[in-house]
Amino acid sequence: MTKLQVAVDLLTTADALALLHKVAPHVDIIELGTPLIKSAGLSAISAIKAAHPDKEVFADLKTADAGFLEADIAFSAGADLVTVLGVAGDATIKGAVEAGVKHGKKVVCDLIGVENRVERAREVSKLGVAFVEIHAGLDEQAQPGYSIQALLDDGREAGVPFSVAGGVKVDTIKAVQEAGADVAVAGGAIYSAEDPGAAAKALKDALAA
Ligand SMILES: O=C([C@H](O)CO)[C@H](O)[C@H](O)COP(=O)(O)O
Repeated sequence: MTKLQVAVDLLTTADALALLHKVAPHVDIIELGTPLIKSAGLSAISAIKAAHPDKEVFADLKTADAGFLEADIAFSAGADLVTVLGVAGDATIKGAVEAGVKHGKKVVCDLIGVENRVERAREVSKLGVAFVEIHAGLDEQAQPGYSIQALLDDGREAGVPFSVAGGVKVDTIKAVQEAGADVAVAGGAIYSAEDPGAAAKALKDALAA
C-alpha cells in the first residue's frame, strides 16, 4: 500500500503542530519541510516527534554536503528519515547512509534538480538509500512545462523504490500509486486547503479506493 506523507511547508513549530493536530490521523509520514527546519531549527523535529510518536517523522534536510554530520544531528533530534540531495556527491550520500546505519534510521535521496533522474535513481539506490524521491520542487512546479506525469514515468522506469513529490493532489494521487510509488507526498494540497483534515482524509481514501 502506498503511504501518504504530508509535507509541512509552514514556518513555525506552533503552526506545524496545529496543522498536524488535524491531519496526522490520516497520514503515515510527517515531513518537516526544508523551510520549516531552516526557520524553526532541529527543535521542531523533537517537538513534532514528541507530539506524534506513532508517526514516521521525515526531516527534509536536502543535505548537499557534510552528509554524516547533518543526518546525525537530525536523527539525534528524533527524525526517522532524512533527505540528502541526488545532485550531491556520492561521498555525501554515503555519509548520510552511515549516519542512518548508526541510528537504525533511513535516508531518502531527493532527486530535485537532477537532469537524468532514472540513471541517478539507480546509482544512489546502490549507495544504500531507502528510496529515492522523484521531485519537482515548488519553483519547478511554477515553470511552464511542469507535469506530474514526467515524475511518474521516471519513477516507473527507474525500477527502484521511490516516492513522488511535487504538486500531488486528490485527482492525481491514484496515478502516483498506479505508477508504483511507495510514498505519495502532498504539501500544498493539504496545508493550503480550507479544511486540511478533510483534504488529508480524501487523499488517504483515494489511495485506499
Ligand atoms: O519538498 C518540498 C519543497 O522542496 C519545499 O520544501 C515540498 O514539500 C514538496 O514539493 C511537496 O509539496 P507540494 O508540491 O506542495 O505538494
